[in-house]
Amino acid sequence: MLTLDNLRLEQGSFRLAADLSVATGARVAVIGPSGAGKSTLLAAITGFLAPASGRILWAGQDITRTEPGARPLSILFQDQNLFPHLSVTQNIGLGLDPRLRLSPADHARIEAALERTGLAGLGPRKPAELSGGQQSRVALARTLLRARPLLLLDEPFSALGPALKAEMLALTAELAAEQGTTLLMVTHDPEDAAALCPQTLLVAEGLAHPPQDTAALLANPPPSLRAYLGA
Ligand SMILES: Nc1ncnc2c1ncn2[C@@H]1O[C@H](COP(=O)(O)OP(=O)(O)OP(=O)(O)O)[C@@H](O)[C@H]1O
Repeated sequence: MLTLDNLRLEQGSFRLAADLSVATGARVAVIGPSGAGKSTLLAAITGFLAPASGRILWAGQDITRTEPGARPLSILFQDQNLFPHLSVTQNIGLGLDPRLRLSPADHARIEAALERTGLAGLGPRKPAELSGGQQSRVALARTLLRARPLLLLDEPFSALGPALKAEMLALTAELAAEQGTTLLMVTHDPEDAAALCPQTLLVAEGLAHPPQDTAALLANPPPSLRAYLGA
Protein backbone atom coordinates (compact mmCIF):
# COMPACT_ATOMS: atom_id res chain seq x y z
CA MET A 1 0.00 0.00 0.00
CA LEU A 2 1.14 3.51 -0.81
CA THR A 3 0.19 5.98 1.91
CA LEU A 4 0.40 9.75 1.72
CA ASP A 5 0.08 10.68 5.36
CA ASN A 6 -0.97 14.28 5.90
CA LEU A 7 1.28 15.35 3.05
CA ARG A 8 1.72 19.05 2.31
CA LEU A 9 3.51 20.08 -0.90
CA GLU A 10 4.72 23.51 -1.97
CA GLN A 11 6.04 24.79 -5.30
CA GLY A 12 6.49 28.58 -5.12
CA SER A 13 3.11 29.91 -4.03
CA PHE A 14 1.32 26.70 -5.05
CA ARG A 15 0.04 24.40 -2.27
CA LEU A 16 -1.26 20.84 -2.44
CA ALA A 17 -2.47 18.59 0.38
CA ALA A 18 -2.86 14.80 0.24
CA ASP A 19 -4.01 12.36 2.90
CA LEU A 20 -4.82 9.05 1.20
CA SER A 21 -3.85 5.47 0.46
CA VAL A 22 -3.54 3.42 -2.72
CA ALA A 23 -3.94 -0.35 -2.32
CA THR A 24 -1.19 -2.70 -3.53
CA GLY A 25 -1.90 -3.87 -7.08
CA ALA A 26 -4.49 -1.12 -7.71
CA ARG A 27 -4.62 0.75 -11.02
CA VAL A 28 -5.40 4.39 -10.33
CA ALA A 29 -5.81 7.26 -12.79
CA VAL A 30 -4.72 10.73 -11.62
CA ILE A 31 -6.90 13.38 -13.21
CA GLY A 32 -7.70 17.03 -12.63
CA PRO A 33 -7.55 20.47 -14.24
CA SER A 34 -4.35 21.76 -15.80
CA GLY A 35 -2.07 23.22 -13.12
CA ALA A 36 -3.99 21.47 -10.31
CA GLY A 37 -0.87 19.66 -9.13
CA LYS A 38 -0.82 16.19 -10.71
CA SER A 39 2.87 16.39 -11.69
CA THR A 40 3.67 17.96 -8.32
CA LEU A 41 2.11 14.95 -6.59
CA LEU A 42 4.13 12.53 -8.72
CA ALA A 43 7.32 14.52 -8.08
CA ALA A 44 6.80 14.09 -4.34
CA ILE A 45 6.19 10.34 -4.65
CA THR A 46 9.26 9.88 -6.86
CA GLY A 47 11.37 11.93 -4.46
CA PHE A 48 12.22 14.87 -6.71
CA LEU A 49 10.19 17.25 -4.53
CA ALA A 50 10.65 17.18 -0.76
CA PRO A 51 7.33 17.63 1.07
CA ALA A 52 6.87 20.65 3.32
CA SER A 53 5.38 18.27 5.89
CA GLY A 54 3.83 14.81 6.22
CA ARG A 55 5.07 11.35 5.26
CA ILE A 56 5.13 8.99 2.29
CA LEU A 57 4.97 5.28 3.13
CA TRP A 58 5.29 2.18 0.99
CA ALA A 59 4.29 -1.14 2.61
CA GLY A 60 4.40 0.61 5.98
CA GLN A 61 7.97 1.85 5.48
CA ASP A 62 8.63 5.57 5.64
CA ILE A 63 10.29 6.56 2.32
CA THR A 64 9.81 10.33 2.73
CA ARG A 65 13.56 10.90 2.83
CA THR A 66 14.65 7.99 0.64
CA GLU A 67 16.60 9.20 -2.41
CA PRO A 68 14.73 8.84 -5.75
CA GLY A 69 16.84 5.95 -7.10
CA ALA A 70 16.33 3.87 -3.96
CA ARG A 71 12.54 4.16 -3.92
CA PRO A 72 10.51 1.05 -4.81
CA LEU A 73 9.20 2.56 -8.04
CA SER A 74 9.70 3.11 -11.75
CA ILE A 75 8.57 6.10 -13.76
CA LEU A 76 7.48 6.33 -17.35
CA PHE A 77 7.17 9.89 -18.65
CA GLN A 78 6.43 11.33 -22.07
CA ASP A 79 10.11 11.88 -22.71
CA GLN A 80 11.18 8.26 -22.93
CA ASN A 81 14.75 9.00 -21.88
CA LEU A 82 16.38 6.63 -24.33
CA PHE A 83 20.10 7.20 -24.91
CA PRO A 84 20.63 7.75 -28.65
CA HIS A 85 24.17 6.32 -28.73
CA LEU A 86 23.17 3.05 -27.02
CA SER A 87 21.48 0.06 -28.65
CA VAL A 88 18.01 -1.07 -27.65
CA THR A 89 19.55 -3.93 -25.65
CA GLN A 90 21.85 -1.52 -23.82
CA ASN A 91 19.05 0.98 -23.16
CA ILE A 92 17.00 -1.80 -21.58
CA GLY A 93 20.07 -3.17 -19.79
CA LEU A 94 20.39 0.12 -17.93
CA GLY A 95 17.32 -1.00 -15.98
CA LEU A 96 19.39 -3.90 -14.63
CA ASP A 97 22.81 -2.30 -14.18
CA PRO A 98 23.56 1.41 -14.76
CA ARG A 99 27.16 0.42 -15.64
CA LEU A 100 25.94 -2.09 -18.20
CA ARG A 101 27.98 -5.00 -16.87
CA LEU A 102 25.46 -7.54 -18.08
CA SER A 103 25.74 -11.27 -17.45
CA PRO A 104 24.46 -13.93 -19.88
CA ALA A 105 21.46 -14.29 -17.54
CA ASP A 106 20.83 -10.52 -17.84
CA HIS A 107 20.94 -10.80 -21.64
CA ALA A 108 18.43 -13.65 -21.49
CA ARG A 109 16.10 -11.49 -19.37
CA ILE A 110 16.48 -8.59 -21.83
CA GLU A 111 15.63 -10.90 -24.73
CA ALA A 112 12.54 -12.07 -22.85
CA ALA A 113 11.47 -8.45 -22.20
CA LEU A 114 12.01 -7.61 -25.90
CA GLU A 115 9.86 -10.59 -26.84
CA ARG A 116 7.14 -9.64 -24.35
CA THR A 117 6.93 -6.07 -25.65
CA GLY A 118 6.88 -7.04 -29.33
CA LEU A 119 10.48 -6.00 -30.05
CA ALA A 120 12.07 -9.38 -30.77
CA GLY A 121 15.10 -9.02 -33.05
CA LEU A 122 15.41 -5.24 -32.61
CA GLY A 123 17.97 -5.36 -29.76
CA PRO A 124 20.99 -4.23 -31.85
CA ARG A 125 19.23 -1.13 -33.25
CA LYS A 126 19.70 2.44 -32.03
CA PRO A 127 16.56 4.36 -30.90
CA ALA A 128 16.68 6.57 -34.02
CA GLU A 129 16.20 3.44 -36.11
CA LEU A 130 12.86 2.72 -34.43
CA SER A 131 9.35 4.13 -34.85
CA GLY A 132 7.81 6.23 -32.06
CA GLY A 133 5.70 3.29 -30.94
CA GLN A 134 8.72 0.99 -30.85
CA GLN A 135 10.65 3.56 -28.78
CA SER A 136 7.80 3.57 -26.28
CA ARG A 137 8.02 -0.21 -26.12
CA VAL A 138 11.73 0.02 -25.31
CA ALA A 139 11.00 2.34 -22.38
CA LEU A 140 8.27 -0.04 -21.24
CA ALA A 141 10.59 -3.06 -21.54
CA ARG A 142 13.18 -1.28 -19.38
CA THR A 143 10.52 -0.56 -16.76
CA LEU A 144 9.33 -4.17 -16.94
CA LEU A 145 12.81 -5.45 -16.22
CA ARG A 146 13.29 -3.21 -13.20
CA ALA A 147 10.22 -4.92 -11.73
CA ARG A 148 9.62 -2.28 -9.05
CA PRO A 149 6.29 -2.68 -7.20
CA LEU A 150 5.00 0.83 -8.02
CA LEU A 151 4.81 2.25 -11.55
CA LEU A 152 4.13 5.96 -12.10
CA LEU A 153 3.05 7.12 -15.54
CA ASP A 154 2.80 10.76 -16.59
CA GLU A 155 1.11 10.88 -20.01
CA PRO A 156 3.79 8.53 -21.33
CA PHE A 157 2.32 7.74 -24.74
CA SER A 158 0.58 11.02 -25.58
CA ALA A 159 2.96 11.71 -28.49
CA LEU A 160 1.64 8.58 -30.22
CA GLY A 161 -1.55 8.45 -32.27
CA PRO A 162 -4.76 7.45 -30.46
CA ALA A 163 -4.77 3.80 -31.62
CA LEU A 164 -1.12 3.24 -30.75
CA LYS A 165 -1.56 5.05 -27.43
CA ALA A 166 -4.48 2.79 -26.50
CA GLU A 167 -2.44 -0.28 -27.48
CA MET A 168 0.54 0.81 -25.36
CA LEU A 169 -1.65 1.61 -22.36
CA ALA A 170 -3.33 -1.80 -22.63
CA LEU A 171 0.07 -3.51 -22.80
CA THR A 172 1.26 -1.52 -19.79
CA ALA A 173 -1.81 -2.53 -17.79
CA GLU A 174 -1.36 -6.17 -18.84
CA LEU A 175 2.28 -6.23 -17.75
CA ALA A 176 1.45 -4.45 -14.50
CA ALA A 177 -1.23 -7.05 -13.77
CA GLU A 178 1.23 -9.90 -14.48
CA GLN A 179 3.75 -8.48 -12.02
CA GLY A 180 1.18 -7.33 -9.43
CA THR A 181 2.44 -3.78 -9.95
CA THR A 182 0.57 -0.85 -8.41
CA LEU A 183 -0.07 1.68 -11.13
CA LEU A 184 -0.62 5.45 -10.82
CA MET A 185 -1.28 7.11 -14.17
CA VAL A 186 -1.61 10.84 -14.84
CA THR A 187 -3.90 11.33 -17.81
CA HIS A 188 -5.85 14.13 -19.46
CA ASP A 189 -8.06 11.64 -21.21
CA PRO A 190 -11.08 10.37 -19.23
CA GLU A 191 -11.41 7.54 -21.74
CA ASP A 192 -7.98 6.23 -20.76
CA ALA A 193 -8.93 6.47 -17.10
CA ALA A 194 -12.18 4.59 -17.73
CA ALA A 195 -10.51 1.93 -19.89
CA LEU A 196 -7.58 1.10 -17.64
CA CYS A 197 -8.12 2.30 -14.11
CA PRO A 198 -10.98 1.08 -11.91
CA GLN A 199 -10.12 3.90 -9.49
CA THR A 200 -9.34 7.58 -9.97
CA LEU A 201 -7.53 10.05 -7.77
CA LEU A 202 -8.87 13.56 -8.38
CA VAL A 203 -6.47 16.47 -7.95
CA ALA A 204 -8.31 19.80 -7.74
CA GLU A 205 -8.46 23.00 -5.72
CA GLY A 206 -5.38 22.29 -3.66
CA LEU A 207 -6.35 18.77 -2.68
CA ALA A 208 -5.45 15.26 -3.89
CA HIS A 209 -8.60 13.26 -3.06
CA PRO A 210 -8.54 9.58 -2.06
CA PRO A 211 -9.06 7.16 -4.97
CA GLN A 212 -12.70 6.66 -5.89
CA ASP A 213 -14.61 4.57 -8.40
CA THR A 214 -13.72 5.87 -11.89
CA ALA A 215 -17.07 5.14 -13.55
CA ALA A 216 -19.02 6.82 -10.74
CA LEU A 217 -16.74 9.88 -10.76
CA LEU A 218 -16.96 10.37 -14.52
CA ALA A 219 -20.73 9.79 -14.53
CA ASN A 220 -21.21 12.48 -11.92
CA PRO A 221 -18.14 14.74 -11.85
CA PRO A 222 -17.81 17.49 -9.22
CA PRO A 223 -17.86 21.09 -10.57
CA SER A 224 -14.04 21.36 -10.51
CA LEU A 225 -13.80 18.39 -12.86
CA ARG A 226 -16.92 19.10 -14.92
CA ALA A 227 -15.51 22.34 -16.36
CA TYR A 228 -12.23 20.60 -17.19
CA LEU A 229 -13.93 17.65 -18.89
CA GLY A 230 -16.14 20.04 -20.84
CA ALA A 231 -19.15 18.10 -19.56
N1 LIG B 1 9.15 24.86 -9.96
C1 LIG B 1 8.01 25.51 -9.72
N2 LIG B 1 8.01 26.68 -9.07
C2 LIG B 1 6.86 27.34 -8.80
N3 LIG B 1 5.65 26.88 -9.15
C3 LIG B 1 5.59 25.73 -9.80
C4 LIG B 1 6.75 24.97 -10.13
N4 LIG B 1 6.35 23.85 -10.78
C5 LIG B 1 5.01 23.91 -10.86
N5 LIG B 1 4.55 25.03 -10.29
C6 LIG B 1 3.15 25.43 -10.14
O1 LIG B 1 2.50 24.40 -9.41
C7 LIG B 1 1.17 24.21 -9.88
C8 LIG B 1 0.93 22.75 -10.19
O2 LIG B 1 1.68 22.36 -11.33
P1 LIG B 1 1.65 20.87 -11.89
O3 LIG B 1 2.62 20.81 -13.01
O4 LIG B 1 1.84 19.93 -10.75
O5 LIG B 1 0.15 20.75 -12.42
P2 LIG B 1 -0.50 19.62 -13.32
O6 LIG B 1 -1.80 19.27 -12.69
O7 LIG B 1 0.47 18.51 -13.52
O8 LIG B 1 -0.73 20.41 -14.66
P3 LIG B 1 -0.83 19.96 -16.20
O9 LIG B 1 -2.03 19.09 -16.28
O10 LIG B 1 -1.01 21.24 -16.93
O11 LIG B 1 0.44 19.24 -16.53
C9 LIG B 1 0.99 25.12 -11.09
O12 LIG B 1 0.28 26.26 -10.64
C10 LIG B 1 2.41 25.47 -11.47
O13 LIG B 1 2.46 26.75 -12.04
